[in-house]
Amino acid sequence: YLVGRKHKRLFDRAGITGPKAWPLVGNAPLMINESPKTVFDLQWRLIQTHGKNVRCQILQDRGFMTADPKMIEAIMSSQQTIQKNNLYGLLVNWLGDGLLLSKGKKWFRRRKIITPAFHFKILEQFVEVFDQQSAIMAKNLYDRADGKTVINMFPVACLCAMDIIAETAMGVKINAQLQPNFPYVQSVKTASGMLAERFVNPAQRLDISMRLFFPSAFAKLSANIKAMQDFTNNVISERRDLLQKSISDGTYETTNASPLDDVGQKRRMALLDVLLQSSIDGAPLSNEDIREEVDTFMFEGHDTTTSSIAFTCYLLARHPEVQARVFQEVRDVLGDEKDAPVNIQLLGELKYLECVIKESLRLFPSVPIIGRHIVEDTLLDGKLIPAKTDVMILIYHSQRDPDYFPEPNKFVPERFSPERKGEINPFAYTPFSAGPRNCIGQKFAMLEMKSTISKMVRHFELLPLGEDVQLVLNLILRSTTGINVGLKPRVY
Ligand code: HEM
Repeated sequence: YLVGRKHKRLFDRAGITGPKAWPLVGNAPLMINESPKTVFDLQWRLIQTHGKNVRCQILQDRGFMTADPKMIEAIMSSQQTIQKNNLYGLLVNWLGDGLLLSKGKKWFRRRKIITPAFHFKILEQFVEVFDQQSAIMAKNLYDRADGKTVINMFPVACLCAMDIIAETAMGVKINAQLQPNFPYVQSVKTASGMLAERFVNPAQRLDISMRLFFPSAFAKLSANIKAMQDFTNNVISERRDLLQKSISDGTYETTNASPLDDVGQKRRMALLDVLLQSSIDGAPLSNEDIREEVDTFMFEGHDTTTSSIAFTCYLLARHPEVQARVFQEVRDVLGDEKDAPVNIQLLGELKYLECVIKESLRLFPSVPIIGRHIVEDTLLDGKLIPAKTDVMILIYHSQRDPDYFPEPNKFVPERFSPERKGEINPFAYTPFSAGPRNCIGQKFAMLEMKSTISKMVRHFELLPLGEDVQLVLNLILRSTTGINVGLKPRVY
């Protein structure tokens, strides 16, 4: 009660208002007729009525939502507000205390040692994986590329993204695109789907309620999480043994070198190899420490890029003039041979494609909402925010705010052209978050997206077939109607 009074007093003073809260349940009744499909509209209505900061309370969780770039800047830039809120709790069973979920000193130390894993030199060698896996994606699509068949790009991009992240994070090929029934692939798909469901279903949100009311679903989820963790643990043990062997037989090379593998080719460093060679205060990371991080990469690094690749293909299909310009750039930079390999420098030259991907992430941010928990009284954008406040940062809404983006619902890649640099407020546009807790994989993601999308455009003309998207807020942004295109092989 006292916490509630303090919140009310400080929020009133800060001018942050919201819909009427009921005793005990707060604003929960507001959600009764809502669903993950309508929640974006509800948030728009609340913003229109109460402004860009909206007070809200679900049961005893008190806080506010913000789509205000000034507030977003204050939260994302501060070291004091980097703790995640309890919505992320449902990922703990899988990801443990990995980078996405950890807090305080642990997060800080982990972030410091994981950052070099995303160094240019490491990313450079991943481009080959991006290229090879997107070639498989394109090849698999030919039998449906008749100009008439509707293709939902989400599952297609998902298998490709899974292949990419498994090979780069763990150094193993799981062949998701060639054998989608491989048990590990099935477990990742099942667990990601079930976690997305838990996110939108309050009755499944807490372990205890899911165990009680959905015992078989809980058992299924737990079994799939265990299967994924066993797989990751085995890979880690094998790679650690290899590392130890190379140290004892004198063939050990450091992170930046590329030792030769059994067949005399340069062996690619996986993200986990970098972690195996890292230490905190002289002590190496344990297998469990590494497992948490590798599983975090597997989770954060496949659904997000899947969503973005699929939405970008969808937008290109529906904007032929933009697609023509992308195709021209791709031909100019990569040439006319569809399967000629790409590299990091060539991808860097695809400037217009980069604008297209950025604009696609503005309209369809893979992570539409992120959460923080404010632990102690904190001054943010001149407002004293009380301790124990949950914040939801409405990335989707701030990126469609007409005050910051004229004609906000229009797909205009030129907004991001180098000539217009400086026109976009960096805290109105945060698809990768910003500040100390931003996405560590954003350069990785951009290279992956450029590889896969350029490959699609080199092989196919994308056509506006199938139903339009119907957005739904899941763990990531998805569409209930699919993310549809048609394809026609390119002749040139
Ligand atoms: C289009 C692709 C991607 C998007 C839009 C995206 C977006 C984001 C966002 C918004 C966050 C902040 C989450 C939060 O504060 O709760 C985040 C964090 C993170 N992302 Fe990404 N991400 C993408 C791809 C990737 C990839 C490919 C990887 C790894 C290979 C990755 C690894 C991570 C990790 C480890 C964090 C946690 C960082 C920390 O808390 O220090 N992401 N990402």
